[in-house]
Formats: sequence, C-alpha cells, structure tokens
Amino acid sequence: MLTLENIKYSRNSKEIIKGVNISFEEEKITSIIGSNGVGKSTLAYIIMGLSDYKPNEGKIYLDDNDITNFSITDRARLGISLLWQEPARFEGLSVKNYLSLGGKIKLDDIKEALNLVRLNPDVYLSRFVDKKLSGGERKRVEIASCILLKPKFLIMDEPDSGIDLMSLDMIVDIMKHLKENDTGVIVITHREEIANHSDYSYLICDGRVLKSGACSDIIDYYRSTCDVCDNVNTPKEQEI
Ligand SMILES: Nc1ncnc2c1ncn2[C@@H]1O[C@H](COP(=O)(O)OP(=O)(O)OP(=O)(O)O)[C@@H](O)[C@H]1O
Repeated sequence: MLTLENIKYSRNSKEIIKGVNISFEEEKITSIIGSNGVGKSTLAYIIMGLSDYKPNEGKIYLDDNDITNFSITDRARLGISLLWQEPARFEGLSVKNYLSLGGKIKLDDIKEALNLVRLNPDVYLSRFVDKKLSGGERKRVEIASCILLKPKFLIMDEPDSGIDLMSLDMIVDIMKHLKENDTGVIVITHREEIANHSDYSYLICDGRVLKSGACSDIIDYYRSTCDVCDNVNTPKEQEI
C-alpha cells in the first residue's frame, strides 16, 4: 500500500497541492483524473520524490515505511517507478543495452517487453535511444523499461502522450499486464478509454481530491460538473 497523508506542497509561494489523502493498492489500477493544471503531475513527482517536490506538510508511506524524506533513488530501490510524460533520450545507447539495465535483464525478457509495446525486436533491439527514434517509439521503449523493472508501483503520467490513438488499447493491455504481475498502476490520464480500466479513480481539482470512487461514477460526475465549473474546489462538493 502506498499512502499519501495530508500532502501539501507549494511552489514559488503558490499552494499547488492543498491536503491530499490517497491510498494506492498493489495489483490494482488507480486512475487520477482532472482538468489541466490541477496538480496531477505535481502529485506524481511528489510520490516519486523529485528533489524540487518535497511536500511542505504530510507524510508518504510505503506499507509501514515512512518514505517522506527518501530520495528518488531510495524510492526507486523500494520499487516506485515513474513513466514520464516526455521520455528521455540516451545518445549512443542501443535499445538492447538500455533495456538490459546493466546486463541484469535476459534477452528473452527484453524481447517480450518490446513485443508488449508493439516494437518488433528484430528491428528495434539494435536501434539507438537517440533522436532518430520518434517520440512515440521512445515512449514505447520507456514503457518497456518500466515493464522490465517490475516495480511495486508504477506511476504512468499520461502514458498515451506521443502514442497514436490506434494504440490506446496497447496502453490498456500493458496496464493489465502490470496488474497481473503484481504492480500497482497509478495512471494520470485525460483519456476515458484508459481510465475506464481502472479499479478506482480519484478526481483532482485545485490541488485537492474532489471525489473518489468507481471510475464510471467519477467520469459521469466530471462530465456533468467539471466541464462547466471555474476549476475552483468548493468544500461543500467534497465527497472523498
Ligand atoms: N515549476 C513550477 N513553478 C511554478 N508553478 C508550477 C510549476 N510546475 C507546475 N506549476 C503549476 O502547478 C499547477 C499544477 O501543475 P501540474 O503540472 O501538476 O498540473 P496537471 O494537473 O498535471 O496538468 P496537465 O493536465 O495540464 O498536465 C499548475 O497551475 C502549474 O502552472
């Protein structure tokens, strides 16, 4: 269980996260949805422990461990991973070497992961993770590396960004694969096609959880209420 307890975070004197309580379970897909700029990616960076994203208040627990002050490296070691919205490039590193994680991963597993992200291993193992790979191809390689890490929790920040619409079902298949392999998936998404496959959803508004529950209820609420709202939380609306 990964638990956020009353997390508050400010940046340049602006309060971005205003007291968030969320629990994520392993072997479950949890979606985080909400309008642009409400703090979803910020929450992802706080959970991952990026150096500029230390909460001003609150605690983060992985099972019974208080990891609030743990570095990104310590959290990665404990099994928390993040799929970035924008994947990085590594000039001069082949896909095969990049995915072998320093030789720790077997070639067959690398091939299986490439097949899952629908990149033909015969074509892509020898390609380089540089600017000759398209954004979508790099994103797929990045997703493959997250699969191979077998994390306890994987935060997927808009996993479809840069991926063609025809491949949304691939993202869904990958989330299901991760779940079947005991990874807790935390997916930040604007896509109903992706959120629909989550076991539980949180709707974020103005740095707070506005509502949580079954994905279909949250999406119905979001559609009927949030599209017409001015993006400011109303405490009365809070039904956490
Ligand atoms: N480095 C920063 N300095 C100041 N404000 C920031 C910084 N990064 C983000 N913000 C602000 O924090 C708020 C939350 O941003 P965040 O990226 O977490 O939103 P989001 O919900 O992920 O949005 P989107 O759906 O557009 O990706 C926004 O108002 C944004 O402008």
